[in-house]
Amino acid sequence: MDTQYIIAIDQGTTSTRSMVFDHAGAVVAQAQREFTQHFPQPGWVEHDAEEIFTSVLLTLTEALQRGHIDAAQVAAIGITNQRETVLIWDKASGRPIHHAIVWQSRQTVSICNALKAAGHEPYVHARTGLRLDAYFSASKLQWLLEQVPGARERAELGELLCGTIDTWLVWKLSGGKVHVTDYSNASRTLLFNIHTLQWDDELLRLFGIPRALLPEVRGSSEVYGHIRPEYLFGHAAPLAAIAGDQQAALFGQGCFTPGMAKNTYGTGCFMLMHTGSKAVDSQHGLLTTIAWGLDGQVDYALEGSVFVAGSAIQWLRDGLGLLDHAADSEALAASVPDNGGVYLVPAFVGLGAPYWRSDVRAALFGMTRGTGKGQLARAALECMAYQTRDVLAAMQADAGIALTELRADGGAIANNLLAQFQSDILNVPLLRPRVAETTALGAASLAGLAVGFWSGRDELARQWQLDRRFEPAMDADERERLYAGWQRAVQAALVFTPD
Ligand SMILES: Nc1ncnc2c1ncn2[C@@H]1O[C@H](COP(=O)(O)OP(=O)(O)O)[C@@H](O)[C@H]1O
Ligand SMILES: O=P(O)(O)OC[C@H](O)CO
Repeated sequence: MDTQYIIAIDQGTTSTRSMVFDHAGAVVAQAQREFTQHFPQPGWVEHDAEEIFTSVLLTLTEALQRGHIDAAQVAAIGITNQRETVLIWDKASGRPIHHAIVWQSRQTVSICNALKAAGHEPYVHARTGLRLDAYFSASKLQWLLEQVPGARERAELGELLCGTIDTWLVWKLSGGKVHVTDYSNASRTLLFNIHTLQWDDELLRLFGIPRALLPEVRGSSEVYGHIRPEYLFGHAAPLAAIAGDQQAALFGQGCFTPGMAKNTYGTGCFMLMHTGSKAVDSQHGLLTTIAWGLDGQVDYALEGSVFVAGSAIQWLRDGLGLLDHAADSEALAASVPDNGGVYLVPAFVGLGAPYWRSDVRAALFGMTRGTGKGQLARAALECMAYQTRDVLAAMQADAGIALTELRADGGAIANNLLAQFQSDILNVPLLRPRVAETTALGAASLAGLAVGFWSGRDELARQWQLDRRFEPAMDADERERLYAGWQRAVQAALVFTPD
C-alpha cells in the first residue's frame, strides 16, 4: 500500500497553513498563505471568512503538490484554529452575514463592562472557567445579532448558523453538511458549561443567543464527515480532528499528564498546563479551559493568555521601523549587554492574564539619553519572558506544584537570546522541540488517532524530540532585580489609563 499521510490545517490569526505529516510525525510538505486583517475602527479586528476558506483550499492543494503526494494517500485531515473568533452565516446560501470578529477585537468591551457592572461575572466564571471579557466569543455574537440588520429575527427563525473558525471550515469543507465544534473550542465561547459539557441556557439568555444558531459539540478526535472530493483532487478524506490552536499545541508537545505545561510564543503568548480530568479553578487570574475531548472523556487545562508577545517585535519592525525582519531582533538585542533599565509593558490591546485590564495602554519606562535601538529590542524580547513569569507564578500557585520544565514553541522562541533569558527569568529549564509546528502536529495527532494511523498517546509521546534545552544560568539576585523592575513598570502602567 502507498505511504499514508495526515494533513493538519492550522488556521491562525494572521495566516493559514496546511502541513502534511508522515507516520514518524515529521513535516513532509507545507504551504502557507497570509490573509487580510480588517481594522474598521481603532481596536477592532475582523476577518473575511470567505477569504479564510479560500486560503484553506489553496494551501491544501499547494501542500500536496509541493510534496508530490497523491490525495488518495491522505488518511485524514485535522483542523486547528485561532480560537474565540466567531461569525454568523446564512444556512441556505452559505454566505457570512458580516466579517468574523477576531479574538483580539475590543469592539464589545462596553457589552462586557455592562454585564460586569450588573454583577454577572461570578456565575459566568463558575460555569465557563473564563472572565467576562471581550476576548471570548459570546459578546461578539451578541454584537453581530444587534448590529447586522435583521440578524436577530433571522436567527430566531433558524435561518442562520454560527461558529468559531473550526465550525465554519468543517461546514464549508463538508459542503454544508456538518455543523459541529469540539469541546476545546466550545470552552472558549463563554456560552459552554465546562462542568456539565452542555451549552448553558442561562448564559445563552444573558447574551441573547438563540440556541438554533449553535453547532453540536463533539470530541476533538473523531470522524465528523468527509471533505468534498472536488476540494482534494477527488478524494473524500475524513475530517477527523478539531482543536483550538493552543490546546492542539499542548497535545503536540506531548503534555498528556497533569502538571506538564507548554508556552507558545506567537502573536500572543499562551501557557497551558494540563490538569487531567480535574477543572482547577484559578484564584490568580488564569482561565480554566477544556484541553480536549478524547476517548469519551475530557481533560482540562489552566491557561494564561497574554495578548501581546511576538507582536511587540512586529511593532518594532512595522511601527518603529527598527528592524527589517523579526529575527533581526536577536542580533540587535545582543548588541547591548543588558536592558539598561528599560522596560516595555506591551499593553497595546490592554493586559490579559493575570491582570485582565482592557483599559491599560502600552508604556516604555526607564529610558535615558543613552537609550538606543538595542535596549528597545531587549525590552521587547524581555517583556515576553516577564509576562510568562507572571503567568507561571499564578499557575504554580493555582496548581500547587512547581514546574520542573517548560516546553516552548511558536515563531518567537526560535530566538535563542529570548529562550535563554526566559529560562533565566523563570529559573526553569526551557525545552524547544525539533518539530516547531506543534500546533499543527497536535491537530494531525488527534486526526491520526481517530483513524488508527497512530496507536495512542504513548506512541505520540515517544515521537516528541528535543531540539535544544536551555538551562537557567542567571544568579538569583540578578533575576529578582530584573523581575522587580518589570513589576514596578506594570504597576506604573496600571495607574496611567487613557480617558
Ligand atoms: N526570531 C524571532 N525573534 C523574535 N520574534 C520573532 C522571531 N520570529 C518571529 N517572531 C515573532 O513571532 C510571531 C510569529 O510567530 P507565529 O508562531 O507564526 O505566530 P502566530 O501563529 O500567532 O501568527 C510574530 O509576532 C513575530 O514578530
Ligand atoms: O492564531 P494564534 O496562534 O495567534 O492564536 C490565537 C489564540 O487561539 C487566541 O486565543
